[in-house]
Amino acid sequence: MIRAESFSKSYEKAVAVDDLSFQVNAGQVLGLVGRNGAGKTTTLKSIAGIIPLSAGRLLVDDFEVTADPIAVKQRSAYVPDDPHLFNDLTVEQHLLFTAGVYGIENPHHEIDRLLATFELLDKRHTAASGLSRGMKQKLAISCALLQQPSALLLDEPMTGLDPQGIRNLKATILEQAKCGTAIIISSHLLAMVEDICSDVMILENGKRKFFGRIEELKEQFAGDSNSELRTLEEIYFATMEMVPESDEAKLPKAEPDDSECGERFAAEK
Ligand SMILES: Nc1ncnc2c1ncn2[C@@H]1O[C@H](COP(=O)(O)OP(=O)(O)OP(=O)(O)O)[C@@H](O)[C@H]1O
Repeated sequence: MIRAESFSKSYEKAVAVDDLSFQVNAGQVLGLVGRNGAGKTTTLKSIAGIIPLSAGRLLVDDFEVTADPIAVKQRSAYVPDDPHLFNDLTVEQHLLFTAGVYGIENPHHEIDRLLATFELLDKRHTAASGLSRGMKQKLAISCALLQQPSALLLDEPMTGLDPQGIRNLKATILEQAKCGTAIIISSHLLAMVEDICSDVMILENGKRKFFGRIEELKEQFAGDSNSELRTLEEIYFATMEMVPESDEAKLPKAEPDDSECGERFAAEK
């Protein structure tokens, strides 16, 4: 279980996350979405205890991150969008090192399973410096899963993965949730969020714009005049009001033939 109670985080003078509260229960998969700079990475790093919070409380399995940082770190796994690996360690050494740090007994079977799932079996003895971008991502995710965390925090996890890797990761996330892990995935890929997340939180300027079941969000929109809005992507743009009406009025409303394209087309004819 992951819980945020009036959580805020400021960097020097800028407020990155402002009075955020939410809970992700065991087995739930929360999609964390919002514009660049909305506060998604800050939220994930704060839950994992990587950066200190400014106010409020963040808990993993009832352990509070400021009061009990080690207990929280033992129970949570954070995978950043730019994996930090040890260049000189091989794929297998990364996994064995992770198993040692987190006290995972007899990890060999699970390591083999993860290497097979993420198509890294033939890279077992390759140093991290010799892996492609996507392979590094797969290795970082494998290390996180090997920890058997209660809270799995994935920041843009599909970045760099090939189609098979994406399919395997989606299946793995759903399996992990079934086993009782509380999962948060920060992503801009709304179709993927819609596909595998049970819940969604839309952040804007560090504040919660929506938090709840994806089905609830859809019902909410289907119930009003915007009944055309069917997908999470359509609902997201409607929610975010990407072009406020006042700005829309300022946009040039050229007739097709007056437009630059129209002129060029006419000249070419
Ligand atoms: N180390 C830092 N020092 C100062 N400000 C920071 C730092 N990290 C993030 N910020 C600021 O905090 C805010 C939230 O950033 P954050 O990285 O959490 O956003 P995000 O939603 O993850 O964005 P993106 O979608 O681009 O990854 C932004 O305004 C950003 O400029």
